[in-house]
This record gives sequence, C-alpha cells and structure tokens, in this order.
Amino acid sequence: MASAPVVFTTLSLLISIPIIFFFIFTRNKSRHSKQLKLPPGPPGWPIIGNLFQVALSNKPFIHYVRELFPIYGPILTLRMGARTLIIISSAELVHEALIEKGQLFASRPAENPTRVIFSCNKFTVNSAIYGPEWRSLRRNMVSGMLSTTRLKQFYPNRAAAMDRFIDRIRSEAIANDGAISVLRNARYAVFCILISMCFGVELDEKDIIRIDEVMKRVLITLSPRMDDYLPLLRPFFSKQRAQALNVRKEQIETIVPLIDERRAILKNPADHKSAAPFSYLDSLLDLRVDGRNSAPNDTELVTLCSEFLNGGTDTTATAIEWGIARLINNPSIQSKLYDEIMSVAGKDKPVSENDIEGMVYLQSFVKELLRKHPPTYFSLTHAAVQTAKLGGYDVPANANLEIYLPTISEDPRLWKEPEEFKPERFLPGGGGESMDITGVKEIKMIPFGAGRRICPGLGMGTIHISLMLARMVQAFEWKLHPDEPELDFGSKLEFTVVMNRPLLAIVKARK
Ligand code: HEM
Repeated sequence: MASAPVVFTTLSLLISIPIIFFFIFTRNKSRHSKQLKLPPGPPGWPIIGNLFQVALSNKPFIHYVRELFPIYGPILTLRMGARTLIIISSAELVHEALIEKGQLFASRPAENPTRVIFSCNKFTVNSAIYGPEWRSLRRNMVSGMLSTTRLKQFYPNRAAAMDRFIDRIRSEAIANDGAISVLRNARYAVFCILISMCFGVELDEKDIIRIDEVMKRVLITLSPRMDDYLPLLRPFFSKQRAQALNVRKEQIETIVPLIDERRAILKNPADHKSAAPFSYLDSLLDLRVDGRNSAPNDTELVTLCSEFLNGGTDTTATAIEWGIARLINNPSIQSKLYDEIMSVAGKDKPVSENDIEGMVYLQSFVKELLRKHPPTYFSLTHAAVQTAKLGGYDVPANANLEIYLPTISEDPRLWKEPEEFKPERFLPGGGGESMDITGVKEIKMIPFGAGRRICPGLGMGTIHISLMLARMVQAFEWKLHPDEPELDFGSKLEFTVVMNRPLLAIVKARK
C-alpha cells in the first residue's frame, strides 16, 4: 500500500499540474492571440484544445476534418494539445502556400521523440527542415536514383522484376482457382524493385518478406500517440518508448548487413557479376552533405535507405489496387486499355517502358486514377520557416500546415462531373489534357504534392504504376472474385488510403 506522503504528493501533483498549465495556457493564449490572427476552427479546451473532441467523435480523423470544411471554410485551425494544425483544402490556398510563397512554407515541423529516433534527428529528405542539409540530401536522391537517366539505366532490372511479378500472379492463380489478392502482390513486387534499386542486390523471397515486416513495424511504431500531443503524459508511455527503441534496433540489425554486403560488392565487383552496377546506397556511402564534416554513418544510412523503401512502396501498391478495381468495375475501360496494349506492344512481347511513352489511353487512365484515388489524404506536413500569412490569416512558424488533397481533385469548379471515373477527360479534346500534375501552372490535382517539396519519386512512381498495370492487363483479364460482394469504393487509412475491403480479384490468362 502507498504511504500517506506519497498519496499526498501524488494528489497535490494531480491538482497542481492542471492549474499550472491552465495559467501557462491562458497567459500564452492571451499573449499570442493579441498578435496572431489564426484561421477559424472549433472552439477547444484549455491545454488539450480539440483533442478530446476529435477522439470522442468516434470518427476517423479524416472524416472529422472533412465535416469542418463546410462550417469553417477551406482554411481552419485545430488545436491538438500542444500542436496547432492549420489545414487547407482549396486549390487557391495550396497555390498560395506551395507556389506563390513556396519558399516560406517549404519546411517541416518539429518531430515527436519517436520520429526523431527513426529519422536520425531529421536527417532524411522528407523530414529535414528547409535548408542546405535538405538540399544536399534531395539533390543526391534525385541524381543518385530518381533522375530520368538513372531510371532508364535501371530498366533491365525493372523489366526482370515485372516478369517475376507476372509469373507470381500466374502461379498464385493456378494454385487458387484464379483468385488474386491485388494489394499484397503489388506491394511485394514494388518492394522487390525498390530493394534492388536501393542496395543493388537481388534477395530471395524469405529475406524480402522479413525486411518488409520490419519496415511495417517501423511504420506502425511511427503512428501518432496521445503523448505526442500532450507531452505532459510522456511518463505514462515509457513502455511504448522502450518498444520503439527495440523496433529501431531490429531495423538497424536488418539493414546494416545489406549495407555491408554492398560495400563488399563495391570492393570486388568482379566477384559479384549478378549485382547491379549502381544503387541508391552507392550514392550515400561517400555523400558530403552541406554543413557536415563526415559522410553518413551506418545508422544514418539505415534511415536514408528506409526512407527510399517506404516512400515508394505503399503509395504505388495502393494505386495499383484502386486501378485494378476501376478496370474490373468498368470492363469497357479494361477493353480499351487492352486494345491499346495490343496495338502498341502486341501479344507476345511484354509491354516495355518505351511502349508506355506512346500509350495515351494508359497515361490518361493513370492520371484519372491518381485524381480520383490519391494514395494519401494529406500531403506530408509542411511548416513555415517563419510566421507567415496564408489566406489572410497567420500561420505560426511552429504550426503544422496540413494540405488535404481530395477536395482539390473533387472540386466541381475545376472538374466537370468530378465524381465520375473518366480517363477520357485527359485525352486530347477531353478538357483535362493540359493538366499539370506538378501544380506549377495551376493546382487541379496534386497527388505528389507541389512546389519545392514535391515528391521526387513522381517520375518513378508513375512509371511503376503504368508499367505494372499494362503488364497485368496484357497477361490477364481481371474480374471480381465471385465470392465477393459488390465493389466498395469506400476508403480507409492504413499508412496510405486503401480500399475499405481489400480487393480479391479473379484472373483469366489471355490467349
Ligand atoms: C504513386 C507514388 C507516390 C505518391 C502518390 C507519392 C506522394 C508523395 C507526396 C504527396 C509527398 C509530399 C509532398 C509535399 O510535402 O508537399 C511525397 C514526398 C516524398 N516522396 Fe513520394 N510519392 C510516391 C512515390 C515515391 C517514390 C517512388 C519515392 C522514392 C523512392 C518517393 C519519395 C518521396 C520523398 C523522399 C518525399 C519527401 C520530399 C521532400 O520532403 O523534399 N515517393 N510523396
């Protein structure tokens, strides 16, 4: 049993902490609100802000937020404990933030302690604050692996990975009366390609699945927790912190052997004829980052390689799942795509990346896919480099600027019949043919973000989606599995925006 002094101390702490925080909060609030004009938003409580409203609404965060736009307009504030979220949802505001005032809003906010561990204190392209370190890392990622030249050089490996992907679907279909889990297969195929691009080695299935499982555990560990919003609660989350450290250890122990293997290959390339001639990791080994004296150490390499693997896996695989669902739902679109494949590549030669460049219907289909089903609801969180004006309101430097993507690509002011899935809108004469997916000319849909922090994997992601879909349709006819109820185009968040019900398809090999 606890002694009286302990009970007394605990009681007085319980009573005094909220009082102290109430005074700090009201002092801070009055000081800040005198100076800053924040966007409107639902009234919150002292200290916790809107945190409990969101939690008690029993709705996914995204649904809660969506219902606020009609009430507060396209720019609003939510206070989640210690964090202030400013959420924007219109093309005009995104253009102002990411293009007109691109430099001002190009940074990233402070991270919670778990993220700091996994990002090696913001030493990644996606988390680095806007400045020389970010510029060096990003420039290297693009020139090291994502530039058009580099992508072309890696084509033979990608084509071989596509052959394995199609073979895998074929054998799974034979073993299961034609049934195929689309997301699982697409995810595995993309992950294999990214592993070989990242480390320049081909691994067997067992190792790939092991690495993938560790990566998934990392993503789960990075999901937000209550103490990220209320640091006051950190002492109650020591078990989760210990678990996070264990996952980090596991991640390091899994990736460092791959880094060592690559080092050995580079020392004696003649002994490793099957290894790729270059990899993303090669570009990192001796990287000189502005403002640092030494090349990245092993734990930093683990972080940078993991970013490469994570950035392109779920985003691309999700798009494939939605794409196949749309083809199943609309057999005439599937036929048009198949006809184009036949006329450009034919039946016997696998569709190549060169073929894709001439396939206008496929390109229109992929654009419509990314318009209707952007793989993420929100862009990565932005932050202002200093307190800045947006839409006539103030955005404090320490606030999270969240950019909600679907309302832009569903905006009836920008799109005719936005709710319809119509690849034709991107064909010549369809009205959307001049759409600029980078958002520089105008913001109409930005599945890859826009401005300085736009996704550097835009080119590679688009190639992977196009090539995989083309190869899948060239080899098989896709239908919904007869045991499945009707297709449900509802979505939910699982790292990316996936289908409410994982797509189970049935394939028939084309003759
Ligand atoms: C369909 C595929 C993909 C989609 C839809 C997608 C989407 C996005 C989005 C919305 C952002 C945030 C942009 C912003 O902050 O404004 C982003 C950033 C990023 N993406 Fe992608 N992405 C895809 C594929 C990839 C691939 C293949 C890679 C690399 C292997 C990659 C690496 C990154 C990185 C490093 C960033 C951070 C950029 C920065 O902060 O400067 N992504 N992506």
